[in-house]
Amino acid sequence: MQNQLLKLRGMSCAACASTIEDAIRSVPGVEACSVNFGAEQAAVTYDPHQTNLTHIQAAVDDAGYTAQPLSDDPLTAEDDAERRERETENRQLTRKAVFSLIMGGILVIGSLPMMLGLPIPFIPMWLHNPWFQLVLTTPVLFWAGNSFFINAWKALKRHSASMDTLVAVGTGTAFLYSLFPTIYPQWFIDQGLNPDVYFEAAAVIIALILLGRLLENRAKGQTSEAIRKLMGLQAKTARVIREGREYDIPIAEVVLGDVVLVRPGEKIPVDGEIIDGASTLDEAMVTGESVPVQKTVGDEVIGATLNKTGSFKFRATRVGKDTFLAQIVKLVQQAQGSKAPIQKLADQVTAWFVPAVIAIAILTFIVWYNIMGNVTMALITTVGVLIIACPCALGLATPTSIMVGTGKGAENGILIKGADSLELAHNIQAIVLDKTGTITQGKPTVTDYLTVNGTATELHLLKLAGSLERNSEHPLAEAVVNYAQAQGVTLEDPKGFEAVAGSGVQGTVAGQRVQIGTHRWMQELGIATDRLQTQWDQLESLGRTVVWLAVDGQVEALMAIADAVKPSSAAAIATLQRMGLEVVMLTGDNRRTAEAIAREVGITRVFAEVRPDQKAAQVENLQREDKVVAMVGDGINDAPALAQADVGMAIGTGTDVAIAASDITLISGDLHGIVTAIQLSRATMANIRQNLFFAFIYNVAGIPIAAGILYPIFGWLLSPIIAGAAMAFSSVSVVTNALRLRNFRPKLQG
Ligand SMILES: Nc1ncnc2c1ncn2[C@@H]1O[C@H](COP(=O)(O)OP(=O)(O)OP(=O)(O)O)[C@@H](O)[C@H]1O
Ligand SMILES: [Cu+]
Ligand SMILES: [Mg+2]
Repeated sequence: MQNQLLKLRGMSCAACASTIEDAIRSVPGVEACSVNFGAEQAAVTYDPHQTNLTHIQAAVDDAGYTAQPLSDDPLTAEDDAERRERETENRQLTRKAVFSLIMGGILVIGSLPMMLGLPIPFIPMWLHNPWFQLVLTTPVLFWAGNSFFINAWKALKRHSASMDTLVAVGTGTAFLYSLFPTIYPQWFIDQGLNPDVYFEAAAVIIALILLGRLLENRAKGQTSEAIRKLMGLQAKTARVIREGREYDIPIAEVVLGDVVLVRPGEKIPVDGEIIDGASTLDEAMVTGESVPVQKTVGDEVIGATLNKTGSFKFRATRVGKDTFLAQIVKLVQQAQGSKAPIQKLADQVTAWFVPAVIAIAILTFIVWYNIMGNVTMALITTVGVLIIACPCALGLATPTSIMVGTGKGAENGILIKGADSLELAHNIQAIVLDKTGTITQGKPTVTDYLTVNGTATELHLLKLAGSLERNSEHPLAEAVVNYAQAQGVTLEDPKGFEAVAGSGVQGTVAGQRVQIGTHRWMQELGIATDRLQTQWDQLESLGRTVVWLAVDGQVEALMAIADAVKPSSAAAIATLQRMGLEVVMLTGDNRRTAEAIAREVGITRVFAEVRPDQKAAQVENLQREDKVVAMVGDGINDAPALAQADVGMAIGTGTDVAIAASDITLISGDLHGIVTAIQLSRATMANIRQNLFFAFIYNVAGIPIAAGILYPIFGWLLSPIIAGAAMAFSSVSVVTNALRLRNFRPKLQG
């Protein structure tokens, strides 16, 4: 299966989005497709053996739109040609909108005397001449508004209808109807009717919708501001050292392995590892972590972050589309193009909306014509219904908020993989936190080393332990190896190494059978542990993790390993609890140690001694308590639990496996990121609900009023012009409201 993002052109409303979705889905070999109207993107999953991009593009073409694959390297995705094209489009739209607003204005002034039924001085009568009005209106409809007619025609050929259909039918009806009194006024007079024309209504509706679209485009441009900001973070050039000489080159030319020189105050051009020098770096722009970090030889540096104090050289380890920044941009792009579940509802509504509206419009005409016997009124109401019913705002309601929301997340160091996780996160009720590496720093060190038989064999035992642990990738193993090496022990390669998940490791070193692991495991192996019992009790209640060393079936020593709690953990957990969430700790470590750490950070519910393969089951148990569960973890053993949880959040400093299995990545290790993610989700959902309200209210309230339901009671009739204004501004109000999300600031005190 292959995933591909496509940039779409030619969409005018959410109905277009579902047309394109259907078109792409009907291509054999396409597994899934989701079109985002706000982002003008399609996310397609297809089987490359059965179909290819050309087929998919052809299907989009046939439907009357165009699709271009989004470049693989997100940092160059929008090239100059595309930007120029968009600018030309915008200029053209501005010209058309301004032209039709001027014409519409003249037409309205001209028809004021007639509308008000009294002559107004200074308004010459020839302005009201139907032939003159016809001359002004024609270019507005068929030049400025031509896209409505073209798109309506395309839709008709596909036997479908879109927002353009409504506009085209509405304004076209007003225009055609007005032609008759213009050409044969006498016929109307003979029938005892006024030869009224409605050219101004047609022109003003087009003008207002174009104006609305112009404002909407402006605002929509700002919803992707976050991506532009991220891309703008990138440095332009890099100073590399090749064959002993320094060259300033564009960063696109930096290759893997290049040695890059960075001076104080400069941006890091690409990702890499420091090979010489040290400095303090400000990584806030990428990780959201505001405290500058010290880095020295061997440490990783991230492209686009800022070097503050020292000079250093680093070797480029990731360039171009592989850099951390490029990955972030790509993720955000994908998330912005994805569809929130709540949008599906809006889509379903839109799908049957247009046909339903046309039916209501026809009904309105029939009722008015038959009951009131008045063609003019029947016409006004019908056009009004067609125009106000346009569901364009409905299609914008969720995507615009999602775009701003995910972008805002990235700015705060929170990467959201899809709109669905952003939506789900707002009802999280329980949060499961992994202990090691999530609540704690994940950099364990050996604090105590106690042997059964005193100091004589101390170093020999340490050699056995260190040699065995050298083959394990467990964080605890690293602590043991570091400790052994710090004592000057030389390590060997173990034989028959085996890791027992959740228990420990075993193997043969220097001909001796060595086992290191938990107390429980020692008991399972039938190895007596009573010699170090009291020390063990004491160390574990201090929150240290105790591992036992057995040689040839005899306990010889134990090591206490401490992993400091992250300075921000307690405060973040307190905030989560204040927000009404249940916070639970999940760990493979023993109960006493886990509870000591839990006390330190204020957690009361602890799942300890959970084997790696049971972590997901524990999350499932919580879900069975009817809770929406988020899991936060960093390790490989957390991946199944992250996938099981309703929302999986990976710590960005953790393993790639965990990040891949999660829905949200907290780039910095700080648990406050969870608070921010939930607050952002809540803010985004509130924003979406307001948007849906704005979008629906225009349609739901507007249609009956336009149909003349209030006429028998109050004598109110909605002028088609007002209908046009209402529909144009419903979109504008929705997008403007979505932009308010840009003011989102995390409140870390809850
Ligand atoms: N390589 C190892 N060396 C020593 N002890 C180990 C090793 N691997 C596992 N253990 C023991 O098994 C226990 C459980 O390990 P597991 O990986 O399931 O959880 P953890 O990493 O301690 O905690 P968390 O679930 O919070 O990440 C450890 O606490 C440790 O006592
Ligand atoms: Cu519309
Ligand atoms: Mg772990």
